[in-house]
Amino acid sequence: MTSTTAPFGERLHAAVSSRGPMCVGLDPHAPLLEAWGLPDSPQGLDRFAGTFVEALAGQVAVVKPQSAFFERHGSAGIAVLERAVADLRAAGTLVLLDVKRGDIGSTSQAYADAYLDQTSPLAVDAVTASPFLGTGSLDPMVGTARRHGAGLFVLALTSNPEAPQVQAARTTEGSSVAGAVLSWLRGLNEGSEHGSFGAVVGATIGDTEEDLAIGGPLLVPGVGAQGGTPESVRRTFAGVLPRVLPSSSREVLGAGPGVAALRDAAQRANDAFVDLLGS
Ligand SMILES: O=C(O)c1cc(=O)[nH]c(=O)n1[C@@H]1O[C@H](COP(=O)(O)O)[C@@H](O)[C@H]1O
Repeated sequence: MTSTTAPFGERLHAAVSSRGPMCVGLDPHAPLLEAWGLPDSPQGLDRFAGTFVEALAGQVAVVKPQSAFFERHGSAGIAVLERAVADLRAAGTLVLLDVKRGDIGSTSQAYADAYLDQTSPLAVDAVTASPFLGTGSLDPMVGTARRHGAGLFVLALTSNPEAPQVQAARTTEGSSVAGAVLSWLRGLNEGSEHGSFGAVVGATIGDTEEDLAIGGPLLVPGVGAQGGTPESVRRTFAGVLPRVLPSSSREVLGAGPGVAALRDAAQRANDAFVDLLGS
């Protein structure tokens, strides 16, 4: 089935233009459930997700549920995720599901069917994907995303300290692994003003010699709990700031469980980046 929805990159651009760039992560860690006075169970998870939806649906441009925190509760956790995704999307907030999928082509197609085909029960606007089986292994996800107006965010320069071991390694063509991923994305976005194929580049990576101008969005996690700040983002992403989607989970979620406090924390985080990206 082919969608008549506008391409993800255009929908993202419109959402960020009206609500600001902040992507708020929905990461219901066990310690956060406890801090919110909730049990570490599907019931606790359901209340956590319900509060998140009440506070942020229709308020921020993009949210990023981390699938692992739902998967650890089994099928009941996935049911909570499905409901939260549907409620957030119904309110006009884009959902980027953090699943970091990637496999041989035939299995990549099944992941694409699960998340990017808009007839799927777990359809979202975009997913995170891992390119380490080779960028071409993600082609089925690219094709399905194009047909359904969905997007991909592919790991390039991640925020964790172990990342350079693989991402800074040299390919047989001489570029770094990260550089090869970025240049593949640039090719996918060619011809679109607001490409739908993004890269994941951490807020904590410091200076980089890689060319971050890929013609598509840059998901920038690591803001807050991992030490990334508006200032570090300004330095690392100079020249591509309008493409940046800063992402923060624990720092914002720590303001809960009050709905108003959670909404305020997201708004404050967003405001810091609206100023930065607008300057
Ligand atoms: O793909 C991601 O979102 C991601 C990539 C990366 O390089 N670093 C990173 O922290 N993430 C995710 O971003 C979120 C960060 O959460 P906080 O550190 O609590 O803001 C987690 O869900 C991570 O899985």
